[in-house]
Amino acid sequence: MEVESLPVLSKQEAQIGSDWEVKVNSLLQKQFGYSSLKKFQKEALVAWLDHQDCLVLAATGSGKSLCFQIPALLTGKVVVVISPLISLMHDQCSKLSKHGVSACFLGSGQPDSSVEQKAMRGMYNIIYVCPETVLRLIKPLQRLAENRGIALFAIDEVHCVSKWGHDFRPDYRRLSVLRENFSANCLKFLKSDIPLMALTATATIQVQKDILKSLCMSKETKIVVTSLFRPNLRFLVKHSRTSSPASYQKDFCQLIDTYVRKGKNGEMKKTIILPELDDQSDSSSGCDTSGADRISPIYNLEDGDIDADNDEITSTREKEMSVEYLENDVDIFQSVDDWDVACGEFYGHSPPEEWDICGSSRITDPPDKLEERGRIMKEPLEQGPTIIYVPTRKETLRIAKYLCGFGVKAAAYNAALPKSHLRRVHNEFHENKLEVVIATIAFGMGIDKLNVRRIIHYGWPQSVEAYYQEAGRAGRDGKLAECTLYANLLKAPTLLPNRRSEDQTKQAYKMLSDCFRYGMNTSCCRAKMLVEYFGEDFGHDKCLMCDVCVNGPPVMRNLKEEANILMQVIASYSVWKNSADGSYDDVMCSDIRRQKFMEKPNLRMFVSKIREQSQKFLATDLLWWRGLARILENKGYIREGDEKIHVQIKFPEPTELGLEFLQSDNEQTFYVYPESDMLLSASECKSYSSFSEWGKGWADPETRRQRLESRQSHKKPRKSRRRKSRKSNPEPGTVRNRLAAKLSKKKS
Ligand SMILES: Nc1ncnc2c1ncn2[C@@H]1O[C@H](COP(=O)(O)OP(=O)(O)OP(=O)(O)O)[C@@H](O)[C@H]1O
Repeated sequence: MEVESLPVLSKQEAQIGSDWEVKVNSLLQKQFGYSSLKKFQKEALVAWLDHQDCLVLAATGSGKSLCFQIPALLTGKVVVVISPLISLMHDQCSKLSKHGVSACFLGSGQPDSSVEQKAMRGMYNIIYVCPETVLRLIKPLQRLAENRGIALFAIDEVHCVSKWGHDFRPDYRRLSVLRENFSANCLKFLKSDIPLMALTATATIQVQKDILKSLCMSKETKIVVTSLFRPNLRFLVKHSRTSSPASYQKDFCQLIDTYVRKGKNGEMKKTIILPELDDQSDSSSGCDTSGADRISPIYNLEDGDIDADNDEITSTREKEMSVEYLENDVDIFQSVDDWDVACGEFYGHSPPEEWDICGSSRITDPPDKLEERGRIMKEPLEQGPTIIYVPTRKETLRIAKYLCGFGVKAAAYNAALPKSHLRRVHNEFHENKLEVVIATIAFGMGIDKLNVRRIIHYGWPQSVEAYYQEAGRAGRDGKLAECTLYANLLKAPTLLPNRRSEDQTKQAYKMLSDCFRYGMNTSCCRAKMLVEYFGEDFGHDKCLMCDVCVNGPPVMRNLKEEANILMQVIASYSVWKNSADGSYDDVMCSDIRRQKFMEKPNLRMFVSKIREQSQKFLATDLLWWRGLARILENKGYIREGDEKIHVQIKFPEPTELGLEFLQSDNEQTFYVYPESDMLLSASECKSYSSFSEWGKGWADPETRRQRLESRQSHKKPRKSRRRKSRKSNPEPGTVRNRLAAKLSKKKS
């Protein structure tokens, strides 16, 4: 079919003059019902009008999509948007059609579909396409550029380009072909290169540089940065073992209350007596299953899976850690075809004559004035929907079953579930038929649902980037929303299995370590920590809403004596290591067992040494000293002595600064805020749920003494554990080694 004979939209070589803003505002009001552009949207459009490449870094839910949608409407040319997931492309197309804009999406399947052919003839204003497909369509796109014209290539969720980011997709990296193939040099009919617009909400400085370089964006690329601060999000961190029904009972009772006991108007709907669940028991054993008939049918779709899962729940912890479990039970990232549809088209319905100005579909620029934030803080947290993120697929099913057992309308979402089920969960969530979705990272990017009130991370996320991206699904309507991280603060998190190069492994550990530090923090405003992680100057001291701001940091303690003794032990080892005669016997090597560690003693050994040396510290535990080591590391007094990166410092070495500290006057104080593991170590016998409570306990020397004494008397005798030298040959029996063997077998 000839291009001319197609019902393509008229090619308006729009005369975009100085009155472009007037035109855009009228388009905005007519098509979208918005009163004006946001500042960053305007900046991005100005760059595009100047034929400049542009990198847009703006908060989740701030309205980045409009930056690339407007050029299509303003020029009548096509905008090609590269996007990582079918679900995300589908949602955007569906929304655009309501605004009178025609759009289609092309996944990686069905290369000869009619939608693709129509797209290449210019029948849609906007083409959403996955990276794999755009690479295949270079020639047809060049023809499209010549006929109808391409206004812009937008690369959405562009952090996927970077190996240093949290969601690396190798095909995104190949998108540099766009610059090569759509430049004025290559296509003689072009007056200037077709601009690239790259957009993300989560890119550190390192990732930003990598994006510019790997996409071959021009040297004059305009970087549009807005604050990543989301003033209506309240961030909290709570300690939980997160692995057992007993934790569910403790952690989810309030959530169950929200949906089941209190109706929309706050009246009690039914009284639920939470069953006493044994820590080791099967999660199904104690559930009130009387609500089973109210379980969303969507969940029952997975009957087979659930039964299979029940069997698995009873399996031992050891079995859970098998290689198969590790490889098959996590979603590293969602493949582009996350739904059971490969492509789709949406024709624009005419937008309503009058937009409902008070409608729920409008958000405003985030308030940065203190009074406005004060107003949000005082708002009650509305019922709204919740997303619970968990690390493993099994946990999505387990927690969904648990919540459904209490009558909550909950469903699981993970990449191993049938794609038809995923599409249904997605749709029902958007239609407010589901109250809670329990998901792996597969349910993340592009969930643009305005009224999500709670994001719960149940287990450590793999990075601060992933955490902030997922937390950003909350409160897109600007109203108060809560983002709670439940994590086991007693244990450093581990990397989920994935194939990584050596460099990527290092980077992955670094990101995990940063995330761990976020959880351990007790003194810095959480929102400040999060936005500063991305290189932004927060500009405020506090968000006034997170748990640290509300509860206040714990009481500062003078840990000069403790810091001194730890630094001394570390430094004496270092002196011995660097000395020629190797006489270190007064420090560490008093028996044969220890000699095994002489090559490189770790923090654990240093702590044992301190306990042996000093009666005063006999009752202290490694957890507490780990916290202190982290503080010393943050201050630059010690550094990791291993070539590998560890989530928590493992083989500490003193720095110059640390040695100076050791020489400092003993009278000098060393006041610090205890980190959460230190507080937790001091309150292990009592269950605390917030840092403020731990803080109170720790601050009082008498309470601390009592706790330590009681800890001593409750302490079970240590099981003698045989430790293997790090240098010893890999033993195939360990999970790590079996996994390594399996991965290397697959590679070869
Ligand atoms: N100028 C504007 N005025 C009012 N509302 C707007 C404006 N621009 C966008 N919005 C609204 O903001 C919401 C979020 O938009 P969008 O999905 O583009 O966010 P995003 O920045 O891409 O988020 P994410 O990074 O999380 O995907 C949408 O519901 C959109 O309608």
